[in-house]
Amino acid sequence: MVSSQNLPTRYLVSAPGKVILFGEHAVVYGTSAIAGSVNLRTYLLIEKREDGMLEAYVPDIGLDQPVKWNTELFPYSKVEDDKKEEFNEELAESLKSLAEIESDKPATVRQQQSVACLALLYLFTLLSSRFPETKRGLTIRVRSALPVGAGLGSSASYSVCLTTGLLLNFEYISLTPDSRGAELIKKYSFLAEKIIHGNPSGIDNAVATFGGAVLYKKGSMESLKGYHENIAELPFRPFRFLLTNTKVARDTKTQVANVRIKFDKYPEIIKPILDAIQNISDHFKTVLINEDNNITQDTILEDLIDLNHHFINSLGVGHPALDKVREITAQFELHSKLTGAGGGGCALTFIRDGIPDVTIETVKKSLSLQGFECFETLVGGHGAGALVINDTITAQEFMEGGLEWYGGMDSWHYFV
Ligand SMILES: Nc1ncnc2c1ncn2[C@@H]1O[C@H](COP(=O)(O)OP(=O)(O)OP(=O)(O)O)[C@@H](O)[C@H]1O
Ligand SMILES: C[C@@](O)(CCO)CC(=O)[O-]
Ligand SMILES: [Mg+2]
Repeated sequence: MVSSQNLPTRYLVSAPGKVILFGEHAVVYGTSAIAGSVNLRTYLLIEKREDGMLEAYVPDIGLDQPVKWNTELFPYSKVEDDKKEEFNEELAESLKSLAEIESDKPATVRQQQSVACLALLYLFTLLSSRFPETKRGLTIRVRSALPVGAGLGSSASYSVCLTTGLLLNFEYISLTPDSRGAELIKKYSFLAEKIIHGNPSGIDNAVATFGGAVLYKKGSMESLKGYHENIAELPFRPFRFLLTNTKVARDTKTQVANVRIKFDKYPEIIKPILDAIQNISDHFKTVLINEDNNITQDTILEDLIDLNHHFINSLGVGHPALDKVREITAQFELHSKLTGAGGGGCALTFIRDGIPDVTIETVKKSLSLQGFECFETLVGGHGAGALVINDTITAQEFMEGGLEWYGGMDSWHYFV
């Protein structure tokens, strides 16, 4: 038996998904949005290998078999050491053919898989370029509890896991308490989000890295705190939300691009809508800080949810399935809005204080009769975390072990 001391370090990494309360899409144009982490996470196991190959297991996007690359083939000469934190279009372009997945799956599925592989290859080449060939071999395994492409930041959660795992493996960061780690994870995971989204605002990967609840504006982020291990850290109290996955597939890149077309065509009409959405985020923050009556806060939150939903619908990112969620929840005097990129995906329903559990159960039943999937969520938990795992868990156990189990392990190091 090999002693764990002789084994290279293996890291288990994890990052949450996110929910946007207010300001999706508008945030791409520089306005503020409010978002928080959700208690559904992605997990990544990263281990070194000696044959110089990079192997990835990513079953949650329908890749039944692992994908494997010879790391000698990557274009390290395209990496510019002093510009690593900027997006390198040429590097991404030159990795595209290597990332291409060929299978008999539909083209849209292969596209999603290829883009996930491209994000991995991009970060890998960028972060391993200064290491000798013999040190580059790696196996990564990814499992996620997040629905993919449903507005809950699965891409950001995946990007943050990849980034954290690679930064740890190539020793850019360590599991010691310092704020540099989180900043680096946020910066590099943004590059992976650029590959997946095209033009991300950065809100999703910021939340997946930092956790909690935030007021985010391109280039700046203000913590509204959150609560960890159920201990409330005001002002962001533990609001309850119901998330409904309409299961209508869409991808964020297309939704963001469609809003851009509208904006370019009718700037004088769209701009005031974006300004109004900015005011919603600002108003929420003011109420959160200044209004200590929970009932008043809840009523205003409901108004803002309705307003935000209608504004965002007018940008063309609604869907009849999302309207259905609003219609059903309204029968119980609950307020819902689309969350994330829209066009399908998830709706967010606010459960104000005092709503009886039996009502929530009835709402859930009505929604599931439509073929939707509902789950309650806590908003504002931990961001990216990691731990050294050595021989305490086998790769097979990781792939099959049940996702809650990872969440239950102690000694996680969080970067914030
Ligand atoms: N578990 C995962 N493993 C590998 N790749 C993933 C995983 N989850 C998401 N991805 C990548 O992210 C893509 C989905 O990203 P997309 O931004 O369209 O949706 P989302 O992040 O779930 O929603 P939103 O951005 O609106 O919050 C997938 O097609 C895939 O490329
Ligand atoms: C639609 C959008 O605002 C949120 C996606 O979760 C896009 C972005 O901010 O990158
Ligand atoms: Mg995304």
